[in-house]
Amino acid sequence: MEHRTGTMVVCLKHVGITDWVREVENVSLSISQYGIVLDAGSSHTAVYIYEWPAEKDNDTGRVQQTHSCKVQGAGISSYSVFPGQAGASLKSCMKEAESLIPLSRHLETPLYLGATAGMRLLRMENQSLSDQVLWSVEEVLQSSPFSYQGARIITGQEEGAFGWVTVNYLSDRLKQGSGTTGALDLGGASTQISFVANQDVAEESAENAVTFRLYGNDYFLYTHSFLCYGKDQALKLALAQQTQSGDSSVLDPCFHPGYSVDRSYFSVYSSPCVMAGKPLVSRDSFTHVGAGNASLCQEVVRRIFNFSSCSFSRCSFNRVYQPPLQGPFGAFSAFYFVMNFLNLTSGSLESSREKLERYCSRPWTQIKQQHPDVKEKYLAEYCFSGSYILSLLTDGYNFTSDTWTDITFIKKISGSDAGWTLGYMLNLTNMIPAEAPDTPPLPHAGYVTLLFFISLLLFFLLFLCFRFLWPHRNSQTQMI
Ligand SMILES: O=P(O)(O)OP(=O)(O)OP(=O)(O)OC[C@H]1O[C@@H](n2cnc3c(O)ncnc32)[C@H](O)[C@@H]1O
Ligand SMILES: [Ca+2]
Repeated sequence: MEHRTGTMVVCLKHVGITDWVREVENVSLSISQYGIVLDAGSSHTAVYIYEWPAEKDNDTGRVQQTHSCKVQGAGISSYSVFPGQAGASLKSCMKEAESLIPLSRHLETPLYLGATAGMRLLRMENQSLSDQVLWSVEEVLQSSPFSYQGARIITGQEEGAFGWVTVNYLSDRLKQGSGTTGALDLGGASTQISFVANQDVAEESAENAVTFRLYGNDYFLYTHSFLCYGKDQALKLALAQQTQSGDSSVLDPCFHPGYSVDRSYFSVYSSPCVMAGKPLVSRDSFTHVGAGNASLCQEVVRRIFNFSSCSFSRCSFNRVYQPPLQGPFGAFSAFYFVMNFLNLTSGSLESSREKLERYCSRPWTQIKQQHPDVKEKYLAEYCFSGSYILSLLTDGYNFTSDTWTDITFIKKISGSDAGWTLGYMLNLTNMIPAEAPDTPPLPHAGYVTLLFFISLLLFFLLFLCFRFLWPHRNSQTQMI
């Protein structure tokens, strides 16, 4: 981010020719451009700053995430009670962005906010509240010095497709036109699967088809976003299944033995994802007791998916079309957080099941003692989350023991977070051209060097002219 300093160095230093050429190069490269995207997720909001060299914004892999800021507190959809306060929650991360991006670049830095499944659910429940939350964040973002481009609830299709663009852009696969990687994103309230499939997708289920033309290559993408199948909503679905009898306590195999917490029925049944009504009992809460059994947990989890019918040639679950999987896949967000914590990012499907079985059966007190620094909510839920991930990937998406190793659990690629935000910005700023850019015969540095030597040659020619004309005039004077 040090722009002007490059120029100063050129002026003050006594440099050799190659050093000089390098400095000129550095100056032109150090003029960066910036973009900001706010990911307003169901569980939290994150602000991402991207940076790229001003002159080379069309090159694959040139845009990089240089900073991220986690907004304090829960996601913007949680402000439905006081919608006006949603915007204020963003202020400190926005101030941080102001201090990190050079002042001279503020006005031309595009700023976007995209909200995902939490806001989709709030809009389903109460459109007016979701509008008020968006207005509140809009007000704060509009008053920032950046070039505000809008705050909106993005569609599940965009979330899936731009996650795919991000992963393939960062791994440099788009420009090379080589094989691509599928993208698996697990959030708090929804989950996305996207991969290149053949063109039949559009014929069989148009709503799952996205086409991109990037760098001269056509990509036919299958994408689907399952609202309510992020890990927080999936837990509510699983708890609703287990509390239907209305008993005062529930013995849950997805939580550790010794775990016991009172929960309100409201916390489970108030979600628009939970269709079943609260059991007809007078009590308001139940005791959630852990039993620690991963294979039984998988059975509980399996029941939140509907495999009963499929009107297409093949389905994943809930009557959603899914063509045959085509790997490899990058799995990020909660897929990574959970599998990384459980040490399940490598190894076979069978070994992952065995490890999870052992982990879930361990007493809750022992788990807490061993991980005093981990947030208790996350810690309590890793057994459920791991079981849910295994079930979603195998029962849901149809990964098998053979295809399990096609999945790589990732957080970042070359320093940038995997997620939909980078792909979203690249698309809105038209940074990935549809056609492959003409490759210049010389690289940028080549032109600078050429220019330098042409100037040198001109200077030399001028010098020669002077040299030969001057004595000639002198001799004429002498003759007179
Ligand atoms: O995409 P949506 O569904 O809107 O949700 P989100 O964007 O807020 O979701 P994230 O990927 O940020 O997080 C996914 C879930 O993982 C949880 N989570 C975040 N960090 C975690 C960690 O270190 N360990 C376990 N869970 C974590 C988080 O609370 C969510 O429930
Ligand atoms: Ca997300």
